[in-house]
Amino acid sequence: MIALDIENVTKSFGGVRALTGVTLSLNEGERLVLLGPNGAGKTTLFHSISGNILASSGRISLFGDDITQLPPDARARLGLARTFQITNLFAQLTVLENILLAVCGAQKLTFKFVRPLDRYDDIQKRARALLEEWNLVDAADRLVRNLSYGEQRQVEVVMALSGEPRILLLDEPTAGLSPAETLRVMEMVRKLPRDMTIVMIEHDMDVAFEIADRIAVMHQGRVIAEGDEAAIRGNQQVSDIYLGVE
Ligand SMILES: Nc1ncnc2c1ncn2[C@@H]1O[C@H](COP(=O)(O)OP(=O)(O)OP(=O)(O)O)[C@@H](O)[C@H]1O
Repeated sequence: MIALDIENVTKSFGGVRALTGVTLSLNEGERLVLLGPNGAGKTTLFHSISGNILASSGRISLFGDDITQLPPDARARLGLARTFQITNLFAQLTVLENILLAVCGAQKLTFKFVRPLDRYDDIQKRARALLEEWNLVDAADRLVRNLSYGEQRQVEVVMALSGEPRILLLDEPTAGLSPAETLRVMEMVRKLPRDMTIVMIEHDMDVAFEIADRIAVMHQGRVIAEGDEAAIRGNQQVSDIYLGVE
């Protein structure tokens, strides 16, 4: 089944053309990595898929439903979750509290703020199960602002997983991380269920080639190459604009 179908998508910001005729399609369970230099349009494409911005033209469908004009929450209900390039956590709350809020959001619960969160048994159970599954139990009571940047990225991924998404968009999950932290985040990505469709923006070629079933390279708002590691490494245009000519 086709999980995500992007057809001829264009996005302009005033006079700036950020995306031009982008066409990409992913089967369910496929892992696609988006590569490309700064300003290539990767984040704009992510925003267009998640609904944070609307495409100027073209069509995007998710598991067969046309989502081109839908707001982000409607896309989330169809099984889409994402992380952001800039960490998007509640720094003054603990890891557990952040996860609890994500689980509440995923279950569309309207909880009363006057009722302590620890009274919501199901949510507590789900949040603690997530912490256990992703080896974050020891960090449960730490304030997010006191975590390392790498740990924060891990918490973000777990929050995105709280609604059991069918498709997950990861916006540069390893950006700014140390080599050891990068390995931990990559380990998480590798552990994700194999039937979960993943689209990931990544700058590190080694990480990209290790995770991806397929790679798409963007440049100046267009997809200029698509294929497996050999196809991308052997592509002259990619070498010229992105890898540097040897
Ligand atoms: N809100 C905006 N308003 C105007 N121009 C924008 C806006 N968002 C992005 N752009 C422009 O669109 C183009 C693509 O930007 P985008 O952030 O999608 O690239 P990117 O590949 O994600 O780059 P990076 O790797 O640096 O994050 C750039 O020229 C950028 O300046």
